[in-house]
Formats: sequence, C-alpha cells, structure tokens
Amino acid sequence: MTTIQEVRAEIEEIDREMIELIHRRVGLAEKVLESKQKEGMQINDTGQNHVVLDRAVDSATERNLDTSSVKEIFEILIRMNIERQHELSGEGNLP
Ligand SMILES: C=C(O[C@@H]1C=C(C(=O)O)C=C[C@H]1O)C(=O)O
Repeated sequence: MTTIQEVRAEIEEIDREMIELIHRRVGLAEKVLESKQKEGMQINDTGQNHVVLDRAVDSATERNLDTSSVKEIFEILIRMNIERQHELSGEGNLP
C-alpha cells in the first residue's frame, strides 16, 4: 500500500512540474510581445483568449475534470501572460 508520504512526494513532484510549465508559459510573453509589436497587434487578444479557454475546457471534459475550475486556472494563466507582456512593454499593469 502507498503511504501518505509517498503520495505527497508524488504531489510535490507534480507541483514542481506545474511551476516549471507556468514559468515556460509566462516566459513566452517576450516572444509573443515582439511579434505583436512587429504586426501592430494589441496585447490582449480576446479571440485567442477564447480559443485557449475553449481548448482547455474541451480537454478537461475529456478527462472528466471540473470544467469551471479548469477554466478559472486558464483565465489566471492568460492574465499572467498579459500582465507580463504589459510589464515588458513598459506599461505596468494596465488592463
Ligand atoms: C499569448 C498571447 O497573448 C495574450 C495571452 C494569451 C494566453 O496567455 O494564452 C492569449 C491571448 C492574448 O490575450 C497571444 O496572443 O497568443
């Protein structure tokens, strides 16, 4: 039988992986901003936000996860990326 310590070690490993993935995702803000500045695009792209959220909700549905919770997580991830792009463009935390 698995001990609580073993399960917690597995959770810790997953948490570390998630932090690394969040770091990678936020890290892409620089490349995205560069392309947007070249193309004259706005930082917040509501159409793309929908694409990302719909994709996350579909994946969550396939795995029988609570879709509204998964959507909240992805809304936070999108916000973090947008905030990072604003920081990098020297605008601070504008909406
Ligand atoms: C990363 C982008 O910039 C913003 C952040 C997004 C995201 O974190 O997925 C999606 C759309 C944009 O509002 C992008 O346009 O792809």
